[in-house]
Amino acid sequence: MTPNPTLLIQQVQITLHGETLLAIDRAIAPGEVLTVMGPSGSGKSTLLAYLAGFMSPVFKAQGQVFLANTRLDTLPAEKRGLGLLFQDPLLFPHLSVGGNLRFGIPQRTANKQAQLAQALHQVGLSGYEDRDPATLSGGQQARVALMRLLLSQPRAVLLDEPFSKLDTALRQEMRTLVFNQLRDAGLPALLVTHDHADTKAAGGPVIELG
Ligand SMILES: Nc1ncnc2c1ncn2[C@@H]1O[C@H](COP(=O)(O)OP(=O)(O)OP(=O)(O)O)[C@@H](O)[C@H]1O
Repeated sequence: MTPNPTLLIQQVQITLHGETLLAIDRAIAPGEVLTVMGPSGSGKSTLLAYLAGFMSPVFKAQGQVFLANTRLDTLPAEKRGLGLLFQDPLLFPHLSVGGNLRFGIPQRTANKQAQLAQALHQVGLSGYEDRDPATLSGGQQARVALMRLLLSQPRAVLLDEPFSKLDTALRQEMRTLVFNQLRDAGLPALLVTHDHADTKAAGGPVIELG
């Protein structure tokens, strides 16, 4: 198996109307979560959009991003191999839980059904395969979104305030689940958040923008 790559953000500088919005030069090791904090408007969402490949053309970027030997910043979004987790689970409403999970599994994968069953079991949702996502609680939907992300076999993960819409009790449970899963999968991850409890749970280095 190919070893997991480091996500290398090399001397990246993003400007808006000729002014520097942010500058970042960091390596994120496999299994590490780099947390990015900063006030509103400091460029957190822009940084995620830049890494994911859908930054608005009003911004200009310099620098390079690598995953192992692959240069990412020149690839189209769908070829970057990144997994994204947002505030909302963004499950497909017209697909069952199983359909949502199957959507994440690459074509080439053998034993898709076994992987799906294992994913559901891992997050305590065995028996939920045929359920309509709208009939699940917010926490259950968040767990399906996490497993869909992991089943898609990303090479690195971007997290945009993924716990902010969950209620307090559930939030801590999801933090533990998400960060344990990312660590076990050995994926480099970048987390954008306003919440210091997220940062603490992520357990990795922190940078402040702005
Ligand atoms: N499409 C756009 N066109 C012009 N300016 C934009 C655009 N999108 C964002 N901006 C500006 O770029 C700056 C950075 O915005 P960004 O959304 O990245 O900040 P943020 O740190 O994610 O903020 P928040 O915490 O409020 O989500 C802000 O000044 C914002 O007004």
